[in-house]
Amino acid sequence: MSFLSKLRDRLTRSSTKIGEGLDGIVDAAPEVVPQPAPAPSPGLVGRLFGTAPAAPPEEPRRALDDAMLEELEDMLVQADLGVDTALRVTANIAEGRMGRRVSSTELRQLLAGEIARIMAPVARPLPIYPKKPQVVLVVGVNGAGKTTTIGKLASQFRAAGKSVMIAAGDTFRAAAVEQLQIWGQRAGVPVMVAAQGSDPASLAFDAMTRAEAEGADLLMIDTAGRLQNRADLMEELAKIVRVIRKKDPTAPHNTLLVLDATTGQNALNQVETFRQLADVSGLVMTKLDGTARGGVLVALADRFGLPIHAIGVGEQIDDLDAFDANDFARALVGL
Ligand SMILES: Nc1nc2c(ncn2[C@@H]2O[C@H](COP(=O)(O)OP(=O)(O)OP(=O)(O)O)[C@@H](O)[C@H]2O)c(=O)[nH]1
Repeated sequence: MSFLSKLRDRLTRSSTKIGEGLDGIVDAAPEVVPQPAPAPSPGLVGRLFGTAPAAPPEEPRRALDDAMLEELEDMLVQADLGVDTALRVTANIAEGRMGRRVSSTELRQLLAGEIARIMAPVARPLPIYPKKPQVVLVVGVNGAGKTTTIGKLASQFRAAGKSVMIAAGDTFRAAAVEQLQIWGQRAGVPVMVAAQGSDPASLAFDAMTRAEAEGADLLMIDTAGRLQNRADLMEELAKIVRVIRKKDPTAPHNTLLVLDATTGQNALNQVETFRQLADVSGLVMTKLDGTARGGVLVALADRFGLPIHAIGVGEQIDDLDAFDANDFARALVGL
């Protein structure tokens, strides 16, 4: 199954919410009466046998007015686009169209167009640099999908002919390390681990040394998502960065923040927080399959303008792919 088909299939919780919302808005119009399409003039077969096929009824329409725009705005807020983005999208849809009678399908198309416009500038694959090893630091709260994302990216880069190495920098959680080892085995990628509770910065340094010695193209470093407090987490991330810069002053070349779509608006707070902790260079959003809150990705794009490198729609290796603004926008509204 292509990623686009998967995206359409698995974004249904979000797209159903939006689609039903739009249908409800159009149907709510007092004057809406579905018009039967005019009877077609019977063709030869119809004339001979009296069975001309009936045309499908025309879609209900509603005149675009302030009340309708308000409903649209509310619906978009409910769909996790956030107030600011919902306002902007609604205003753009209204422009030059007030009073025009629109159908739910037309609204979907207009909405997809606006969403794609917001997201196109941030749809950028993970940049690959000639630098060896390119160091990718992966940050995010526990459970966001960091481990899984590293596994999926590692196996995709591996399949593309790159040599990849992983450092299991969440040394606090044995389960996270084990999970990375499983992904590493599946992807045929070495995973460097350290004793439980040992210093992740020292593991990162060792991993840099080995990646340099072996001429690896990419080194992906997992990090812990939760420490006692924010200052601890900041100190730990800063230390990892300091240490790898001893080996390469330009590293890390990417700092990926992994976000879980099911957290909805909370993802916005996570971006704020992690931008203070680390020099976040791009986002990956996971678990778009399990939630009706996929609209949050639009809010993220609109608010922060950070590149969205990839999105995840399931737990399998090929359930993560580069982010495409148009595909996402159309899938999100159910087109
Ligand atoms: N449905 C779905 N599940 C996902 C996706 N990405 C990750 N998961 C699942 O989410 C759970 C957490 O993912 P992890 O990769 O372990 O998350 P983490 O951020 O590394 O978290 P810790 O290992 O707890 O630090 C796992 O059960 C994954 O299989 C996705 O795109 N869709």
